[in-house]
Amino acid sequence: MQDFQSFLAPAKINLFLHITGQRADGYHLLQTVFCLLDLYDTVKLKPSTDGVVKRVNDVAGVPAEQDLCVRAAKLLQQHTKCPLGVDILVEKHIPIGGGLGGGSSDAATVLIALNSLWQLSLSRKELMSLGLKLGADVPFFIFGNNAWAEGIGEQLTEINLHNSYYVVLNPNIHVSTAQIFANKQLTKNTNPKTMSDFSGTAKLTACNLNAEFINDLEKIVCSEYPAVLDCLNWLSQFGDARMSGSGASVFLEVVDEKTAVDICNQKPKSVQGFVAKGLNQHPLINLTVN
Ligand SMILES: C[C@@](CO)(OP(=O)(O)O)[C@H](O)COP(=O)(O)OP(=O)(O)OC[C@H]1O[C@@H](n2ccc(N)nc2=O)[C@H](O)[C@@H]1O
Ligand SMILES: Nc1ncnc2c1ncn2[C@@H]1O[C@H](COP(=O)(O)OP(=O)(O)O)[C@@H](O)[C@H]1O
Repeated sequence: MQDFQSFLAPAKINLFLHITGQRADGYHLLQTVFCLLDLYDTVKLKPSTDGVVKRVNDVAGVPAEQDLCVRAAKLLQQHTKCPLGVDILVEKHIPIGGGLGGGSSDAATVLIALNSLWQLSLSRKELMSLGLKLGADVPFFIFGNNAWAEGIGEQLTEINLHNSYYVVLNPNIHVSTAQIFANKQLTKNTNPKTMSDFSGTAKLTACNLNAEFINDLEKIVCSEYPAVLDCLNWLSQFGDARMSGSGASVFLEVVDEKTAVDICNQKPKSVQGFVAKGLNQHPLINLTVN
């Protein structure tokens, strides 16, 4: 049998996040723009003939049976009745629980890569609907392009973004998405907008953000996690800083790498920080077909 093959799983940020309602099953309706970043986890896969899905390394804070990589491989195996197994090795670089979609992206990468390695020939659409069973963010990472998203994040339209740089800070804490969505103070009635409302400003400037499109979860996360507020306040001295997803990461968009590095070099020592560039496309986009 062949050796391990490596596949990239990129991070994302949410350029804004509006909560516009709630479904009968409790899931929240939202509008967001997902932007892929050149910060990656690496997922290494080695197909096996014994039918066993096995993670072969330890990932701090993520037991193997709860790992979205393992759950994605098992789901694909059940769905297709594939008799093959796989050894999985995950190298984490995306902060866990950071609102950067690391777990969802790992799962998407496993679905895309195993579809190819196990020669299953599922379409991108089929992989996206399987992915949705694992998490609301997973279909986006299979979609392949930056996207305007609606529904619970699964209704996706390609959006063109400037190739900006981002300073991303994470106060080394893990925010639970479920806990933030369950907060009674959360407003769920932001008026729905259109993609062209959002893109209007971006077309006129070199910036991807729009002042009227904010993150509705930001206030709640900042009140429950003062460390996120501190990060946001620190980064705001340089411009329009935002929180990504349900936190804990915050980001600032800048036009060039030097400015981003200069700001990042000044960050408080207690927080994790990095500079990332926005990607146009997912690195595995050519492994899936419509
Ligand atoms: C908020 C967002 C924005 O991109 O991202 P993150 O900050 O988590 O990365 C996503 O919508 C998160 O997607 P994902 O992380 O896949 O969430 P899931 O595992 O599906 O959901 C975790 C829990 O959050 C709540 N949830 C999630 C999504 C949604 N639209 N409404 C919800 O109410 C549900 O209670 C659910 O059980
Ligand atoms: N491969 C994985 N990488 C990161 N987190 C994972 C993974 N598998 C399962 N999880 C779980 O998913 C949750 C959310 O993690 P993550 O996707 O990193 O954050 P977020 O949803 O905030 O973007 C964590 O509680 C973590 O335990």
